[in-house]
Amino acid sequence: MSRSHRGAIAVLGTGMAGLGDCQGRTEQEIIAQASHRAVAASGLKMQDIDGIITSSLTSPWWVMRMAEYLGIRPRFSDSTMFGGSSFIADLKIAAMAIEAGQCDHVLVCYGANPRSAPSSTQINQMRAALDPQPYEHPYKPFNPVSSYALAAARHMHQYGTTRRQLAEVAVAARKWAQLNPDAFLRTPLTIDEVLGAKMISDPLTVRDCCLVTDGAGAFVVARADRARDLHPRPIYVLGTGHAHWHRQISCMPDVTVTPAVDSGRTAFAEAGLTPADIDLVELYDAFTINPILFLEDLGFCAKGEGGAFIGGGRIEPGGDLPMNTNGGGLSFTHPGMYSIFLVIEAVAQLRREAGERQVPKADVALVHGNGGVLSSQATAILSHSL
Ligand SMILES: CC(=O)SCCNC(=O)CCNC(=O)[C@H](O)C(C)(C)COP(=O)(O)OP(=O)(O)OC[C@H]1O[C@@H](n2cnc3c(N)ncnc32)[C@H](O)[C@@H]1OP(=O)(O)O
Repeated sequence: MSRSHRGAIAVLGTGMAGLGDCQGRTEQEIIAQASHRAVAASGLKMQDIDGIITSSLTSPWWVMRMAEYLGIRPRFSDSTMFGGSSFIADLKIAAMAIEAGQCDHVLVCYGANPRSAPSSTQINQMRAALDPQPYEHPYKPFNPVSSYALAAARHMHQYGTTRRQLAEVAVAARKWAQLNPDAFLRTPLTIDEVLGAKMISDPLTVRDCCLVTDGAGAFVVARADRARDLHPRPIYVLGTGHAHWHRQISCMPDVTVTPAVDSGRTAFAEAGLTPADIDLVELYDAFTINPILFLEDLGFCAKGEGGAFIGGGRIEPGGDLPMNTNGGGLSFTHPGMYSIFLVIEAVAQLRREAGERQVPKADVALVHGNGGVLSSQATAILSHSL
């Protein structure tokens, strides 16, 4: 029987920096800026940080570099790499470390500058740095896009999902982005524009794919029972779950069913909640097929019904299930790995600090991160109340 961490930790301050194009600044600099903002917003000083969790697509030494750069001597550090889901999976790691008495204040931070880095092809360098994928490499796929395109094509074949339904995810994200002054792309977007955009990997056009931008994010977590002494509105972590079943898409048992089935079940069980209790969702939208798969696998609708479920404006501003309320990886920002921004946006919504895009009922939020090629899935349920 595993020990529950329900409500054990709370998110205090959050910070972002270098969103979009951070020309002239390194990734280390923008991560440090986001971290200083998060620590200050937590009512702490950088020297109070005794735990750090971070990882990078470009350097295995990242946690040591960042701790050195921030001038801290952590008692607890972790840099486990789960790809894009890492910073939601990190909530469980932080809860375990804090509950075990290893540290009191954990800084989780990430950033990258693939857009403005001197080498404009940093994203391709990231691709090249990925571990070898022996069953796929000989066919020279354009990964990760091609892997997600395979999942989308299979979902369309098996369940009748349409390209218009995929496009609805991108259009909804853009409607949210139009309400977010920090979003990278804010011009209006139509279904036809998504369908008519440059094809990248059939059936995904460039508008079905997340952005390649700069950006950094950070948040601080602490023991829930001390959180109110530090921050007037701590956001409690009610449940977390993490699962991975495969690394490369050719080893995924069924490309329409993701390990979110397991991560979601674990997170909901720990929180003692069901999808009906969730007011808003922040789901890692690396590609438009992702949220459709995740809504199904997390239990918001039946397998195969995700395309219809997101229709009728349900996930848009004013809809029943607000989704990716900052504009998501499709329109807000996406510096290589994205899940840190899912947590930051959920916290803003739960604190009613989301400005024009604030959703009316924001008591319980679900955040869901995705890493690799639907490989690593991490779910967390957050609330302003225990
Ligand atoms: C868990 C996760 O987060 S997975 C997601 C990780 N993030 C990503 O995969 C980013 C996804 N988005 C992208 O890669 C980009 O936005 C793209 C490729 C979809 C479009 O980018 P654009 O800048 O509009 O297109 P552009 O035509 O300039 O291509 C950019 C690069 O991709 C290459 N490329 C684009 N399409 C293809 C293709 N179909 N096949 C092979 N290479 C391609 C181009 O050759 C170019 O390479 P270069 O930088 O070495 O010259």
